[in-house]
Amino acid sequence: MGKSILLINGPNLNLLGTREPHVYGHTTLSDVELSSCEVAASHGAVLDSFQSNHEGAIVDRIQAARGKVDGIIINPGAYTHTSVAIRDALLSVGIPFIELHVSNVHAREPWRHHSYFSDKAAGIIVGLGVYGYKVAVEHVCVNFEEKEKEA
Ligand SMILES: O=C(O)[C@]1(O)C=C(c2cccc(Sc3ccccc3)c2)[C@@H](O)[C@H](O)C1
Repeated sequence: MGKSILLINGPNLNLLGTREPHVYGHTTLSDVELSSCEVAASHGAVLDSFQSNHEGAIVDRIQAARGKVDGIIINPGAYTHTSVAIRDALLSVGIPFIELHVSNVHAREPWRHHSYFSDKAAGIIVGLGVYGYKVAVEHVCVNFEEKEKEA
């Protein structure tokens, strides 16, 4: 069957590539999602993408992945620094996840240096631009365990 991966992008990342290219680059989120899908497929895995500007919708999508997904790659955007709810959802479903940030949050404003996710992440990719998504997908494909899926 192959591994199943869920890629989640948080608020404002639907605008990726359209503004502040000096920080986030020119690649659009659609480009990122398509290339991530292609990288997963090259490893015999399937990747589903989800983007929302709404915290509860992200929580709902994580809950829906329980028993169906081997790994989550999440760029929580601004929710990185605020969302206990998304942290709790990730912990409640017991799916290992990679936390990803396009920018180097540790070289930006001090309030971006704290994440509600990092201490529980299987890995953290920061500051590699959108290339980080390729690295994350490759890592999940090669290193995460494939689980028995719920019907
Ligand atoms: O670097 C990231 O990927 C990050 O997760 C992404 C963020 C972010 C914030 C606002 C907008 C965007 S994407 C964007 C950037 C410029 C214009 C439009 C959208 C990302 C930040 O909130 C986080 O602190 C860092």
